[in-house]
Amino acid sequence: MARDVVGEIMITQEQITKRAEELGAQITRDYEGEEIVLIGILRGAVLWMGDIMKHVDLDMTIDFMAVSSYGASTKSSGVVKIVKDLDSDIEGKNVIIVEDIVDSGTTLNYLKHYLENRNTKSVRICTLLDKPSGRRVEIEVDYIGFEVEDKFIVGYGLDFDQKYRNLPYISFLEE
Ligand SMILES: O=P(O)(O)OC[C@H]1O[C@H](OP(=O)(O)OP(=O)(O)O)[C@H](O)[C@@H]1O
Ligand code: HPA
Repeated sequence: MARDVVGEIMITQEQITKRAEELGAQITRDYEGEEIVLIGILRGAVLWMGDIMKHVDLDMTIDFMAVSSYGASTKSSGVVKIVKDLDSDIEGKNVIIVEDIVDSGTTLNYLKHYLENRNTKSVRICTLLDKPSGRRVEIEVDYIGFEVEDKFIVGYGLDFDQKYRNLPYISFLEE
């Protein structure tokens, strides 16, 4: 089997840090006087969640879900599996889902409905990356770090077959 080859750096750690500051400040303004729950989606959002939460100056709590639909492939299986559900009760709460990437939109579409069905006050989405060229399901994304082109992205939490999550920048797999 050919070795995976990681391309050049597309987005640096410094750019991500700066963008997290901007979006954290925007979230702080948008929810002034309200409480929020940030829900990080494991495993991909682990670094981005840490960046965003540092810059939200509100009464807030955090929780995590783990979902999976890609396995060892660069194509979504189309079936979203909940691997770990929430530990806390989110009824009546303002929820922000924190994700690493919106690609086909399947995962976020599923998760947004899933969380709205728990009688939340509001559900919004904050993603590090948006890949509009991959979209198969329409989904409104409220806070976007960066838009990326039609490549399979790795690094800063994003994996291929569970590898490359530790790269401290955003890159892509060469075809
Ligand atoms: O818009 P979509 O096409 O649904 O793709 C986005 C989802 O795919 C990845 O998750 P994955 O299933 O690979 O799990 P992971 O977070 O553990 O890497 C990513 O973290 C998003 O959750
Ligand atoms: O481009 C991607 N890279 C890693 N994981 C992903 N999950 C959906 N799209 C991607």
